[in-house]
Amino acid sequence: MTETKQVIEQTEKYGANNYHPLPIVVTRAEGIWVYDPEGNRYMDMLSAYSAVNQGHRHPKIIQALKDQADKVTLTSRAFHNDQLGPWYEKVANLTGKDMVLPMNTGAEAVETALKAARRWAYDVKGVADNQAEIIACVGNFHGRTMGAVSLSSDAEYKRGFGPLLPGIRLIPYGDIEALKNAITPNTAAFLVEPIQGEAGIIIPPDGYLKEASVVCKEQNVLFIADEIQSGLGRSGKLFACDWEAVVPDVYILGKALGGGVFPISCVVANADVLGVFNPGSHGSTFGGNPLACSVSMAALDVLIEEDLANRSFQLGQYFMDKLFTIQSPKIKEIRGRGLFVGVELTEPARDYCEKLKELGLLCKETHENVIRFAPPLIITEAELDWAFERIATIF
Ligand SMILES: Cc1ncc(COP(=O)(O)O)c(CNc2cccc(C(=O)O)c2)c1O
Repeated sequence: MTETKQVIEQTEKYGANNYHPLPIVVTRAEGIWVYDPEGNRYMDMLSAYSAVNQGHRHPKIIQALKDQADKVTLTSRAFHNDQLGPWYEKVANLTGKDMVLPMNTGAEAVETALKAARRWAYDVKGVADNQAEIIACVGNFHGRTMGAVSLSSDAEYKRGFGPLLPGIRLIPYGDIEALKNAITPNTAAFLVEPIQGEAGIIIPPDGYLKEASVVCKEQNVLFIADEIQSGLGRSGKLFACDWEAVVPDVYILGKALGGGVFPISCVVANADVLGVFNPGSHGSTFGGNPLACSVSMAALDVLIEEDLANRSFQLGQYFMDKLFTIQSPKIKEIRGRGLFVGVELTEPARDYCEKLKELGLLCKETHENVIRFAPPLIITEAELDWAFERIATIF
């Protein structure tokens, strides 16, 4: 029996069955490539759902991890550490905001943003206690914690987890009139992915984000952009909101914020929003730990120094132009921004992902019929050609 089979058997024996992974074991990774125990090489076209934008084990990020690991890794927030301040400044400068709250996972940052929005509604907007409402979009994915799944329109994400969070209104994604009609005097915030990832790389109509931000401004509603998957270069801009020159009231960041090396997430806003938190009102044991902050600073340096957002823009266009040449009745639509590409099929995409795996290309279906291609942003044209040959083969 191969080591791959042994590992999968062991995983299936003890692990909760909350995932349906492809039958491949990754034992080593470098750049855009991952390797299985038998030495087979695969191109990673998923990037851990855009947490590995900088490529697997980027040397500069790994070095930051090693250097910091030899100094101090965790202090708790009972004390200061020497990495948090510089990290705060880097994130504040990157986003143009003046306050940052560090967490660890994307969902934790989403929960933090929901708490900030509700408290802002009561303390700043003057909404009556316990009446604050959050507007979110059908098809959203904001994480797996109770607040995040309460926002979801997907029954399976919520089944058996009730009672869920009250005060949530769902509207169709991309529909500005629906947003206008959903806003009430009790609305705290509109939470939106500038590009919906898990829904299948859904790009909103041109001007939607801009119009939504204007409506929110007019109605004194916080515009919160969940850029956990779409942000940090993935869409071909630093933030997907940049495609419409929209600066949200609140950014939620995660995934590639840690360069695929260490979990770190955050909520970024101005003091009028994040100032609602006072000591004892929110926190996290690992939030803002020096190891995460050191790794994240290196991850952000790589993002900027290697101009990864622009690479994503240029190479995304190059890749999609090649994909558009594929003539297949199985392909319903090809869409994307930068190296955030979805190929919607007329049938379930799982088999196509399995076939691509056999050809050495790793990707994952999302929402049944969509294959998501989201390679690390360090990929080259030649490597995209390699991927294209295999994609063309299966169609
Ligand atoms: C837009 C968005 N917001 C929030 C989250 C939650 O982040 P965390 O997973 O770090 O809590 C995501 C995560 N995105 C995502 C995509 C696909 C699978 C999975 C998975 O939970 O295995 C997660 C995301 O894509």
